[in-house]
Amino acid sequence: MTSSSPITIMKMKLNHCSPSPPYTTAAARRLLPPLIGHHQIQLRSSLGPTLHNSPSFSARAIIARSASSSSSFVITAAMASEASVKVIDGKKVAKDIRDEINAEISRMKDSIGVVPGLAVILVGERKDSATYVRNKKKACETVGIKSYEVCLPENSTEEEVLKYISDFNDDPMVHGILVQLPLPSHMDEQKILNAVCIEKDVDGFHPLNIGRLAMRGRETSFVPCTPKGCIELLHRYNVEIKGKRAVVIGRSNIVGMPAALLLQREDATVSIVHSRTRNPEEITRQADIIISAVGQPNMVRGSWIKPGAVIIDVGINPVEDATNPRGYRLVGDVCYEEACKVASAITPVPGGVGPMTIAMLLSNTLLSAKRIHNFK
Ligand SMILES: NC(=O)C1=CN([C@@H]2O[C@H](COP(=O)(O)OP(=O)(O)OC[C@H]3O[C@@H](n4cnc5c(N)ncnc54)[C@H](OP(=O)(O)O)[C@@H]3O)[C@@H](O)[C@H]2O)C=CC1
Ligand SMILES: Nc1nc(=O)c2c([nH]1)NC[C@@H]1CN(c3ccc(C(=O)N[C@@H](CCC(=O)O)C(=O)O)cc3)C=[N+]21
Repeated sequence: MTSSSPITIMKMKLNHCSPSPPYTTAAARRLLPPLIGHHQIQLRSSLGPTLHNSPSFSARAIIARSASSSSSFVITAAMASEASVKVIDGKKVAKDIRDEINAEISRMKDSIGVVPGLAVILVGERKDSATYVRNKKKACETVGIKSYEVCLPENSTEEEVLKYISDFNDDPMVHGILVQLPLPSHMDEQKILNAVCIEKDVDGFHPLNIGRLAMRGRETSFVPCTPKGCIELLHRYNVEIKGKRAVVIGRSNIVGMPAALLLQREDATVSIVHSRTRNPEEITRQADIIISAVGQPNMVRGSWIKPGAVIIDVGINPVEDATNPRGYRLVGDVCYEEACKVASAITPVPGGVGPMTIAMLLSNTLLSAKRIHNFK
């Protein structure tokens, strides 16, 4: 988790990524109409042999050359087009999920009279954290989850936070507890996250819940919301994960590491790129699926992407923008303009993974209430 606020990390003035490598535009110009229907994404480059052998596809196949290697990938024309890139609409999917949750909550309320409750603990005055908490509260209201909020000053003690957690652990109206991160630096994050009882750990940050995720044959308890949202997007857009090469950039406890575990559970072959990785570009270029959770604006350039890859951009990076009333705008870790010319599908920032994180939090809270009350 980055510890600085969006305002303080606005060092870079980036209006767009710098010019893309020539191979992308050249390939993109000679394009045929899209082959991919709504919510239907095929990973392109891995389709090579199939496309060669298939008469219906061969006429539409073109060869695109990777930027820095001489190996060529067979891709469909549609797949190399900026116009044909599928924008994975996290905002829309999150809305659909909220509607589903809303219906389930009404069913539960009508049948056993239980309303799920989510407690959120916010310590300190970070603007971005306050915004996230406000958004979570709003989202709870839209689906019928009762939210309980505690806002503590920056100089609160660990004991005060632990006392609130303990009270929420014992409160039968509360089914989920979330401690907004990052916590002030004088607090022991591990100690605080460990205090949330695992039955109410809707963030999925308790070591026991992470442990279950990591072990084969174990059922998961609560899956961390952001990685769960990434996988849900891949599922809802029919992206095949099994047998594919995936690269996760970033290995944080809350995003990168659990995202890699989840992809592996889905039978992808997973590589993890982090700040000490040599040749991140080369490794990333092998991936059919890229999940990037780094916190570096526009780090992943077009040349890092295998033609046809599917990109899930978790990064949320504020960059200075005088034309925006807020003075800044949000961009991802992936250079969107370049990526659109190479990838088959991509999540935008904003409007991609962010809304899904909140939807998954609501989903985990409903799941918790159902488990606690044994409601099927
Ligand atoms: N959309 C959403 O819902 C959410 C978005 N986010 C966003 O996702 C991003 C990542 O968040 P989070 O995981 O909490 O961040 P962290 O700072 O905890 O982790 C960043 C990870 O990126 C790696 N990294 C840093 N620099 C590089 C580099 N140059 N090359 C390769 N890897 C690098 C780090 O490596 P190392 O381990 O070696 O230090 C680390 O593993 C942020 O932009 C954050 O705002 C976060 C949560 C939810
Ligand atoms: N205990 C804990 N759990 C978290 O899940 C958690 C956390 N702490 N600390 C901070 C990060 C970050 N995070 C986001 C959630 C939603 C958006 C989101 O909805 N973003 C909008 C944009 C919002 C805007 O415009 O400001 C979007 O991407 O479309 C972003 C980031 C959850 N986190």
